[in-house]
Amino acid sequence: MVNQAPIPVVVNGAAGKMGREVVKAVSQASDMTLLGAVDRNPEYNGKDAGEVAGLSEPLEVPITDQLEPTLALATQERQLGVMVDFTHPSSVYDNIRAAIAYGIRPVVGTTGLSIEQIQDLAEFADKASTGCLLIPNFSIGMVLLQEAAVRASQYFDHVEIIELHHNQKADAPSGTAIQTAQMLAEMGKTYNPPSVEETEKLPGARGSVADEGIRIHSVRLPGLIAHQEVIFGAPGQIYTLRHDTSDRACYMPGVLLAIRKVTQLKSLVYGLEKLL
Ligand SMILES: NC(=O)C1=CN([C@@H]2O[C@H](COP(=O)(O)OP(=O)(O)OC[C@H]3O[C@@H](n4cnc5c(N)ncnc54)[C@H](OP(=O)(O)O)[C@@H]3O)[C@@H](O)[C@H]2O)C=CC1
Ligand SMILES: O=C(O)C1=N[C@H](C(=O)O)C[C@H](O)C1
Repeated sequence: MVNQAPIPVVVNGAAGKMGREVVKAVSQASDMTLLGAVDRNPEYNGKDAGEVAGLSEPLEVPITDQLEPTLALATQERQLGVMVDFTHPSSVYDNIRAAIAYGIRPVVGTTGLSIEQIQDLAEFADKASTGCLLIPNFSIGMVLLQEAAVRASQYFDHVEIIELHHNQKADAPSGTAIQTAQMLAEMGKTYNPPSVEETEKLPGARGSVADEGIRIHSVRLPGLIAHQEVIFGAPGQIYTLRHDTSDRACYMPGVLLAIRKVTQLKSLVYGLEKLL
């Protein structure tokens, strides 16, 4: 049997809340090797990625703020590499383009990409025949919630989404809420037909209106991690679906699955549910 070389992985945003978890998970996966760790935060420049992630032993991978040289390094490996990105909505588009240009497959958790940017990235990945995964939520619980919501939408015409996150989150609504609304909108109906003429006494009181009349409300508070409710209403009944995260480790099985799967793809795929 031929020994498969471990998948070389570059973690971008390695010093962040998610990046640290990914550094731990990748370094503990026997079929992966942490090849590079990138983060723009100057506080961590030159520090060992493993120590920053809280591992007891150093990984001998210093954090650098130079993405492109790190991607170039990954191209020199026996097996082509993967870049996992948990950075910021303002930089994720350029990071993905850079990775694809180097032939490195992006696995992206960073949210905040516009529909136009996603379409453009899909074309770019297609032309380069490079796998690219955009995953708004890596937790299995959220995939199950979304499945249940799609099923419920066959029977309910009224639905609102509430997403609740820690107050360090840069984008609103969350990528997960946007994806959930898209899935419900794809069911081919318009939700929330008005029953009275409404006046918002304070702008935004009724939340934002996503596709097909679905409303999304965003809550930001210290003490929260990531939570989402999808609430369906009909005369005489309320059906509530809720997902809560209490530890970012919940995303890691999904991240590792995505790293393995992206090496077999030649185009862009959006959503963890497509990998299961
Ligand atoms: N798909 C999913 O399942 C999940 C997605 N997310 C998403 O992941 C993203 C990151 O979240 P989180 O880890 O909580 O955020 P953090 O702010 O904790 O971490 C982001 C890290 O990336 C760094 N960074 C920002 N921009 C760049 C850049 N251009 N190049 C290199 N490093 C950069 C930040 O540095 P600095 O501190 O200097 O800004 C920080 O160290 C968010 O978009 C969030 O919504 C989060 C959880 C789950
Ligand atoms: O910023 C976060 O924390 C999260 N972001 C993702 C999103 O915007 O949906 C996924 C999860 O909700 C955590």
